[in-house]
Amino acid sequence: MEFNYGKAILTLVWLGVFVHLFVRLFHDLVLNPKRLRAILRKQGINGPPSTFLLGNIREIRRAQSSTTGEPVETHNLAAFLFPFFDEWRNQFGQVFMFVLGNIQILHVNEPEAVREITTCTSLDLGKPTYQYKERGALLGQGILTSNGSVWAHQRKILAPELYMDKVKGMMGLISESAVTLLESWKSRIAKEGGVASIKIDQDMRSFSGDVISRACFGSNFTQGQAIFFKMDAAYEKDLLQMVLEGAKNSDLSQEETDRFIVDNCKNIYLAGYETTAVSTIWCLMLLAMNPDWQERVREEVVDICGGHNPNYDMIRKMKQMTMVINEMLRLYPPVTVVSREAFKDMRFGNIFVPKGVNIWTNVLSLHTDPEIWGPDSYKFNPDRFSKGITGACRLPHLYMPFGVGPRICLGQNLAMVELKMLLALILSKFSFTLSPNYVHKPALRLVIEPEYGVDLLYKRDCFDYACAKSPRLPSGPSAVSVPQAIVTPPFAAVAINVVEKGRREERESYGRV
Ligand code: HEM
Repeated sequence: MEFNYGKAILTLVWLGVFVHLFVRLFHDLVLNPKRLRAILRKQGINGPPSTFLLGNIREIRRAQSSTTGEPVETHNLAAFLFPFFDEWRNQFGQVFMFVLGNIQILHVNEPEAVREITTCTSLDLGKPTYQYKERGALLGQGILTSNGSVWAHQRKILAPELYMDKVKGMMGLISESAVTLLESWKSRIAKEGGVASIKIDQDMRSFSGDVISRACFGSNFTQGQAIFFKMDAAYEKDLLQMVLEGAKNSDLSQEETDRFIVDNCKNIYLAGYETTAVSTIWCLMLLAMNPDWQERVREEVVDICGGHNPNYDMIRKMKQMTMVINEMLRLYPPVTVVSREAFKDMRFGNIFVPKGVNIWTNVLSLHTDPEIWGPDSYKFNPDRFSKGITGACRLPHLYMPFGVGPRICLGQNLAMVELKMLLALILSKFSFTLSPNYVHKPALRLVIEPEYGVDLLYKRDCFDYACAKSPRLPSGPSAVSVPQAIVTPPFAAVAINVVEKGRREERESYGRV
């Protein structure tokens, strides 16, 4: 019988590949996790026992499903959405470890360590690799999930476009989008005889999507779509154009340039769309639940605006409004956990974090901890912010709805202006209460959102001077609805469609931490 060398070599190659894969898997799934846990345990950091492959996923699911049946009575969302964290914190303290699959996570809510982690500027601490792996198809290599010099380059290009000076220039667009929405509610209320029950969720999402696509990607629409090819034009640049220039000025191939542009449009849209939409939804729900605060903020708006659409100076003066928004962001922060990964061995205070460990700071429980906020920490009480954030709690650096440090939210100015503008216009035109259909059940998806939506009963009232004289808003051409397909330039439109589709799929499949 002749020896078949070809077959033997092939078998050896396959055997080599198999052994290599086996060793790699054994290292990733067994040896490395064990080593990381041993290093943490040596420092006195403990956590629940975990199982092979799943880690603590089963316990988390079990704890979550045991709380999902009942509507929530209070604003203590941490106990409802993260019951397992409460249990582990009671058992192991503010710093403990747990495992998701083979990802080793260090939960850190100890105030000094949180300060060091959130303000760490080293590029060796970044967004967890699993986020890029999970959401790569949706987000590509944009600013949200990228790290190192790629992230730094994107941040440098994008950040100045969302400074307050630029946001001031977006106010006209924001009020146009708000007025369009209010006009549609006005006709609904008229049609339904003076009071209409409106499920606000979709409307808030349309508003937020409209603002972001127009404010960030469409301010040059009037100059025509030629902006995509005329990079050196002298007119005012918008964020999309800065992304285009950023791509052009870096050493990228044509394919990489296209990817850079589309990825960053998707990232900005995703980061700003859902977060702002749910913030307006929760604000309106809280104002409907607390008619005294609805009245207080309305009085302030009417006093300051005197019947005009708010401008920047007016918005800046709205103190009661700011207090309500701060309190909403404390109790219902859209981003519940700030997560990082150590890309090399690092130290934060007394904690040594080995390379590969993920660090989670649990924003939701920091925002409601009675030790930090006092005995009424689960109550809606905007008055606590009457002397600003520093006056509201013992450790102000632990209030972080927009994150802290080098990766702090780029869009916080835009988000605050958007929220204030929309709320001010709604409050000056309508009064509203919770509909009897409303069930209070916050759910954790990409952000915290109301499981069954928010139904409000709206009544059109004329609270402002202009309204008393004329039933129309004093707003020139702004009431004209501008279809999104027209105002959104092609690159952004592609990005938005991809994000919308991905978001729908993710919302359907979500139900986990
Ligand atoms: C109420 C609304 C919003 C909330 C609560 C919010 C919250 C956050 C938080 C907590 C982070 C930091 C996450 C971390 O440290 O890991 C973040 C990052 C970011 N946000 Fe927002 N955001 C909001 C609106 C917006 C808007 C309107 C935009 C854009 C127009 C935006 C763009 C971004 C971007 C680009 C980042 C990534 C920054 C980086 O990694 O360097 N956000 N946001």
